[in-house]
Amino acid sequence: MFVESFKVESPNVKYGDQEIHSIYNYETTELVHESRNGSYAWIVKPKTVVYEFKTDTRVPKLGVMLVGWGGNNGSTLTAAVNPDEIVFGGWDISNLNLADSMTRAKVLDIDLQKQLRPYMESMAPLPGIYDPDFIAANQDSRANNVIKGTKSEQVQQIIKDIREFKEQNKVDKVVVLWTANTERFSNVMVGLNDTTENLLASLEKNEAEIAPSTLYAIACVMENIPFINGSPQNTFVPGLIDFAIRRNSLIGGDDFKSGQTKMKSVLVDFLVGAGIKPTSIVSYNHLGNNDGMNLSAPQTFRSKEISKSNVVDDMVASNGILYQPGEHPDHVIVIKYVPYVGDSKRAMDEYTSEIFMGGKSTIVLHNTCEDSLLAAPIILDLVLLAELSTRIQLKAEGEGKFHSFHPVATILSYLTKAPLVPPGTPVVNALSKQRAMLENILRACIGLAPENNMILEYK
Ligand SMILES: NC(=O)c1ccc[n+]([C@@H]2O[C@H](COP(=O)([O-])OP(=O)(O)OC[C@H]3O[C@@H](n4cnc5c(N)ncnc54)[C@H](O)[C@@H]3O)[C@@H](O)[C@H]2O)c1
Ligand SMILES: O=P([O-])([O-])O[C@@H]1[C@@H](O)[C@H](O)[C@@H](O)[C@H](O)[C@@H]1O
Repeated sequence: MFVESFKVESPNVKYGDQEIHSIYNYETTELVHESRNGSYAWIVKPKTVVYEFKTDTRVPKLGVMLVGWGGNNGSTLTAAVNPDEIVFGGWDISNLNLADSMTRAKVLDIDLQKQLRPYMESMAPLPGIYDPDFIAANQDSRANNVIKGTKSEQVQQIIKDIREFKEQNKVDKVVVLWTANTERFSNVMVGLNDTTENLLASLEKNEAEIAPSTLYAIACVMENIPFINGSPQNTFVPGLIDFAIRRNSLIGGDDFKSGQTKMKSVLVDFLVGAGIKPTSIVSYNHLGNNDGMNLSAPQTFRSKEISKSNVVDDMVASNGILYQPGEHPDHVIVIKYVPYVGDSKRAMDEYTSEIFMGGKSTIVLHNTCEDSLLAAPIILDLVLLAELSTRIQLKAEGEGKFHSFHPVATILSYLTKAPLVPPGTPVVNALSKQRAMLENILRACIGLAPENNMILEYK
């Protein structure tokens, strides 16, 4: 069904030529622990904060530069999107053009590939930053398209690439997204990458422990270009986060939430919310694409294991009746590389829970979650949402002037396994809460109350 465009008629919403201005009553709840009549009690106080939002309605011609452009996700997304609306570009350590990359990926129907080939064979990824210490050794054979030089020179090359891409394609804005291989975690050390100054000094000293993904991110923050991390590694070391905040440059991630984990963030939310106590969660999957081959190395698998494991933390912590402080279900992640199945990831899960009167419930799932066909649309959503969020300014009552959202873009969390949040901010993984957050922020931008699903009219 085609949804007509609509306008909100409200004294709190004004439509200008280039922006929508809304006044929004943010109804929230304040929780205070106070002494009352000699004993402490939790006092719950409803609170209203008046916000103003200004959304620039000028949609830019958008350039999307993918790191890992020639991969399964990058080539599938490029094949799927009309190049007139978004201009794709990017880097890959493999020099295959996008048509050959699509063929290598074996994701799309062969007849469709034949039709798309003329549009894609002229697309060639720029040389990428390659460091074999950060990805599996089995990736070395495809690394024939790499930027030489020191890490600082590599960062400068990325900046040059971004500027040239923007100029050559006459795009108004660029967003960079990492869909390259999962790296091992970088060691976070005081003096190395814990602050902006130390990270930039380490860059100049060509410190080995700065990962390629962090180098791309440094280049983007220097250029004030949004950088999104679609993989689980800790690209955003503390020094990089500090740098992005100082430069007010959008960073977001980590790790696309596409299949097995997305299902988990729904199922565990339902179970815990229903008073059913998951006590054992075993998540196995096998896949046969290059990502799976890269993840067959212990150090890169560990990055993925972390992002896939932490997804239940907020839901478990939300129910102090079911779980004692610090109590947690057994949670095991297994990923195996099975070349024959290619991009068609086969996920198998077993959820064992304690139920009423000492009973046990066991849920078993088999989920063929096609890796790239599920991830590619998420990449598009991440890019479009990140770009839109940079066109939104907000101001709470008492604040002197409008400002952007916090540069650590938690607004993207609905689309990521391990949401990157500003220091001290709670992490929300429950999919329904993440989606409601996103929907209600967009409603606030046009002065509409949150969707509360009460439908009192019919009650
Ligand atoms: N459903 C999904 O596919 C899914 C879900 C979540 C996360 N991810 C993550 O997305 C990433 C990409 O997945 P994929 O299936 O497209 O993998 P892929 O191996 O097909 O593609 C990765 C591409 O990145 C290139 N590359 C590696 N290191 C690079 C570097 N430093 N600079 C430039 N290019 C580099 C490789 O040559 C390859 O072409 C992986 O990290 C994966 O874990 C995928
Ligand atoms: O998103 P999800 O299905 O939970 O997790 C997936 C992993 O289990 C899979 O092995 C990997 O190849 C994908 O990159 C993806 O991260």
